[in-house]
Amino acid sequence: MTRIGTPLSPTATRVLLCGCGELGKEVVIELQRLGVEVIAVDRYANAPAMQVAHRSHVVNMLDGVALRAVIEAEKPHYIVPEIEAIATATLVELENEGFNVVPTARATQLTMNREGIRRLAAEELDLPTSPYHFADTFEDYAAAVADVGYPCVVKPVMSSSGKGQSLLRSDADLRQAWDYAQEGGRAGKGRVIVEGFIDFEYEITLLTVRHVGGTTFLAPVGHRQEKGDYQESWQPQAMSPKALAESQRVAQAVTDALGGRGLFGVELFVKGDQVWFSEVSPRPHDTGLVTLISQDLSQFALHARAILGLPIPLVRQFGPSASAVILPQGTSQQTSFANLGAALSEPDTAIRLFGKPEIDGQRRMGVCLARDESIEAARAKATRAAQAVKVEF
Ligand SMILES: Nc1ncnc2c1ncn2[C@@H]1O[C@H](COP(=O)(O)OP(=O)(O)OP(=O)(O)O)[C@@H](O)[C@H]1O
Ligand SMILES: NCC(=O)N[C@@H]1O[C@H](COP(=O)([O-])[O-])[C@@H](O)[C@H]1O
Ligand SMILES: [Mg+2]
Repeated sequence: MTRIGTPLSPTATRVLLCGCGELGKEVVIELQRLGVEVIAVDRYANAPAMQVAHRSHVVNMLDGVALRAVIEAEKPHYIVPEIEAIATATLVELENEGFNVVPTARATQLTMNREGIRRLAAEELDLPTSPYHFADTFEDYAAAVADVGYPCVVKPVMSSSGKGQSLLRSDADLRQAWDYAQEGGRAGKGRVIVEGFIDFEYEITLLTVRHVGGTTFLAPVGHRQEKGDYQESWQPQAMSPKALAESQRVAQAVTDALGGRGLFGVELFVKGDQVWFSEVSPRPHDTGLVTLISQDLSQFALHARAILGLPIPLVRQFGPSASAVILPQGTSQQTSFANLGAALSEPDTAIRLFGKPEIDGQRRMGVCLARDESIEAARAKATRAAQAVKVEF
């Protein structure tokens, strides 16, 4: 039975969010709507979710001692990881000491490192994945590439949003891809995964909620990535009944193995009726931003309900919808966004500006959302809106 107290009083239900980007910001807004007291933690000040939380702390979340200190001081009822780069061994210890980590500390630990989740999915659960090898040295990596064959994909075992990822087509790409993977890993130099390239027809995120009443699959989200980073997403992605059933089987197996309560983003490649597991986020997914316009309960609202043990009797999908990113390149601490009137001039459009305090290079700063009669029309409308936004540095 869920009881929610008064924020900032002794009865408060406290959630501590580790990671405060655009995804966490929407989770915080949903928790605030339910009267939860929210403490936001990230590595830099004024992060998006900090701007809507009750209070915040700037902490290096890869530093287990620092992370433990803030959690022990705040005594949250729920610890909600929002990014992968966290001292997950400390989360495991805290969970053993009685803290509640969402969905589970083991899930955050397995998904922080591509090796953990890949071995679980392919070797323990026997789910279909691309062929793969792990390598620590250039020599082992070259041998792995020779074994997997071209084209193949190399990624640091610890990275996200495509950082450090390359597609290799021939031996000529070997050195550069290795160097980029060594630079792009969030924990610095280290191990890489070499994956066989899957020549998929389309890829989806199957948003899956583990909640008090069981497991709910949302309508599949299709998406388009460039250099491993999401550009646009749409819902629902049309799929054959067999491919959908297989996707749900894979998502059920992997989310059951990770356990706990919360929303997961299960990334899958699809060709005909064939489905390959790619990876999973034990938290809301960037491509799932489309649910801010496509459903009555967004992935963020569903995460909040699942965490708090509230029921999810039905998720209503409103029809063909899309998201398109605002992904400028520049350097500024006072970015502004103009021409918003034009961006929002069409019916059934919306925008989220994340409020990130700084840009230095390319950074996702916002997203445009649209609904229409068809997926094609919704995608075109969301992209028109995103392109209309003029970013000034
Ligand atoms: N083995 C593969 N075969 C074909 N395409 C791939 C493969 N691996 C990755 N990709 C492409 O690159 C994209 C990003 O890969 P992946 O999800 O592993 O990276 P990531 O850094 O974890 O990104 P994110 O954090 O956004 O999920 C995939 O969505 C897909 O489009
Ligand atoms: N693919 C994972 C993803 O999209 N995560 C989202 O991006 C933020 C980091 O953004 P930043 O790199 O601009 O700080 C994270 O905090 C999360 O909201
Ligand atoms: Mg991914």
